Amino acid sequence: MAQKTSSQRGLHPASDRPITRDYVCVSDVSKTYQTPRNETIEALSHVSLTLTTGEFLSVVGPSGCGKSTLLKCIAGLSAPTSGLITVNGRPVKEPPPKMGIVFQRDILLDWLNIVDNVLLPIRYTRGHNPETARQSAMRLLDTIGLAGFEHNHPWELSGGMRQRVAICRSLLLEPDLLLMDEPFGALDALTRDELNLVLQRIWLRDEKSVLFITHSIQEAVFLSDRVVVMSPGPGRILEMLEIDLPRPRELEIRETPEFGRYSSHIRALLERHGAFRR
Ligand SMILES: Nc1ncnc2c1ncn2[C@@H]1O[C@H](COP(=O)(O)OP(=O)(O)OP(=O)(O)O)[C@@H](O)[C@H]1O
Repeated sequence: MAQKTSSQRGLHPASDRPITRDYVCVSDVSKTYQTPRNETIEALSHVSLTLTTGEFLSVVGPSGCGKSTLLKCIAGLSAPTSGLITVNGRPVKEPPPKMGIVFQRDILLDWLNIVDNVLLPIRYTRGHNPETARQSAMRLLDTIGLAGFEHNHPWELSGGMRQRVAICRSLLLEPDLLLMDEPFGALDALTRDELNLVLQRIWLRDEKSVLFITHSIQEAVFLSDRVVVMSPGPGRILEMLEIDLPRPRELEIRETPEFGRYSSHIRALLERHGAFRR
């Protein structure tokens, strides 16, 4: 782990592309919620991090440590109590342009077929040619392994297929930034593995900046250039770990000693900070 990493050489870890600049900057962000019963909940405490252009960054931490809160603040869906977030150099005051988002629940509309679910974003944004958008949607469905399902309805699809549709929808408007909040958390282990590979393939092809929230240490290490480890709430950053494993990664990489060392390091760190209460 001591050897010189890609980013220390000024190159993108996945493809040895030059690193350009930070796409997302979170500076000293804290967030406190006030509940209707007038309770104060401190969700985030002085969090600072950067997501470099084209980087895959995962955030891992125990339940309730503020991971979703952090993502919502970056997405412009919730305002920090203090601190500053910029996306592509601009302070976030509303959902930034060129952003896609995927949640744990796929949020597909049952009364629309699959291709129309993928096309939903163009109903709410201007300036898109419907025919070109439909062609993009069909191409995305094909890329993600759902060609032939475009006229089905969500209830006819498995959980993994539904989540693929949600990913296509998030990619329709060609975002530069993809925010993913536990997107595979509700899936069985085999489907999750498969979608990890799909996501890696899309990311390597499209060079998007990805912020990925997960409970799974293994998933975080497998997918990421860097892993942010958060403390139990109020969430603070315990460590930012660079994952210098070759790409593209096959699932078997999880059996290697290097992979095991990263996973054990993160688990031990979380354990030391009381993330696994017995
Ligand atoms: N809208 C809200 N109002 C009040 N408290 C909230 C609100 N949203 C989140 N919280 C609280 O903030 C803390 C952090 O929640 P958050 O959902 O960000 O954590 P998380 O790490 O994403 O959790 P999980 O992994 O279980 O999804 C929790 O204590 C939660 O109860």
